[in-house]
Amino acid sequence: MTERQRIVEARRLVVKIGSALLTDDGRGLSQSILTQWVDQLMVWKRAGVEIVLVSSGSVAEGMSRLGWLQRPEHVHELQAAAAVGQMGLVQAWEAQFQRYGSHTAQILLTHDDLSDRKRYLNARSTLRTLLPMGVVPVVNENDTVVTDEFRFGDNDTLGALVANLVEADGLILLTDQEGLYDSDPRRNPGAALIPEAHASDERLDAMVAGGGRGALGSGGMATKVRAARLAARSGAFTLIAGGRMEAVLTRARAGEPVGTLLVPDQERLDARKQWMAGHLRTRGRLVLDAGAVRVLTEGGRSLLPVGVRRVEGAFRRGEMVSCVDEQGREVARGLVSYDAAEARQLVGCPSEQIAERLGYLQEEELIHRDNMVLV
Ligand SMILES: Nc1ncnc2c1ncn2[C@@H]1O[C@H](COP(=O)(O)OP(=O)(O)O)[C@@H](O)[C@H]1O
Ligand SMILES: N[C@@H](CCC(=O)OP(=O)(O)O)C(=O)O
Repeated sequence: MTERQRIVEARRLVVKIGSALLTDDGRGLSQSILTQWVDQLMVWKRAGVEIVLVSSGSVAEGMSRLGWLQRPEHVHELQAAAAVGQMGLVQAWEAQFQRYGSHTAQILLTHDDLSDRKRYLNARSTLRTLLPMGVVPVVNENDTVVTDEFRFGDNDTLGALVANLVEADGLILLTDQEGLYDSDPRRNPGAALIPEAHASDERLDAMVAGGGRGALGSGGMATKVRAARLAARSGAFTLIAGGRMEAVLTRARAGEPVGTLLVPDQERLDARKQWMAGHLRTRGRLVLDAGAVRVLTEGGRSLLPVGVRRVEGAFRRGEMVSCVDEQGREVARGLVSYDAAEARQLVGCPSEQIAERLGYLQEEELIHRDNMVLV
């Protein structure tokens, strides 16, 4: 099977459309452009493909509706613009899908929603209930309630986490360039398009490093490559393609080599481990000695207190912490069995002495391997 066949055969897709595309470079929602996408998406839908849309553009559309020419700097103004613009987005999508008698559903998510296990499971079951009903969920970040510190910030990441959530076959990122180039084409007119790569290929990092982004977009290509790696954790491919290219979705579905296809090449993680890997926020760090790093990365074993040299941060039992080597490189993350104060007491402690040191024994492992994911 050629890699492009993945797109032809996909049964469930997450399609993310960037701000510049949706709002006609900030001039406002372009009904004619939306019409073209919905026409193409409906062909897929009628062929039995389930679709989740991740629609950016609430800030850009809100600015256009409010007559603001400059993107505001203050968070509360951005939030206000997003709240105004989101009305436009949902109206426009619903009206477009209504032409075909299909419904849409608004899903606004925050990072906190996906890092809290219960809320994550609720979001997952809502989406999984909507899809077989033929409804098209339209997802965006819930800008009203997010703080700067804990936001996805870019919808590429949100798209990837949604692809994990619904176990999509693929993530399609539609943007203002025709795909990923070997350097930023805005700055380097001689840049060449990469037709296909493994999502994990480290050479991609250099191609997007220092690259810019559009005036309306938030992530540039770096967040798209990162999103492809996140999506790969649930086995999903990522296609980065030009939303201005005529019939781009139809052509991709026909197996034509449009855009950049980033294929997963790692083992698919089970759903719970994907949830862990998708956490953008950790509560603390455990600094490991070289032996502990080796047994974790090579042996897939649990983390015992004896291999921990230092504990940083304030966390409670059950929260997500990052495991780093002595140079500060993250090797794993996982749900910790002890809170930070207890973990500090256990630094370097052999498992058989835990009860003696703490006065009780909760678990022998500081992080059990079932609660850990390598990064
Ligand atoms: N290697 C690269 N290949 C293609 N585009 C790149 C690259 N590096 C940076 N970019 C920039 O990323 C921009 C797209 O990102 P962004 O503006 O965030 O779009 P979106 O709103 O679609 O998410 C392009 O317009 C381009 O200038
Ligand atoms: N929630 C914001 C997301 C902005 C965003 O990620 O934009 P983009 O980089 O164009 O996908 C909005 O809708 O404006």
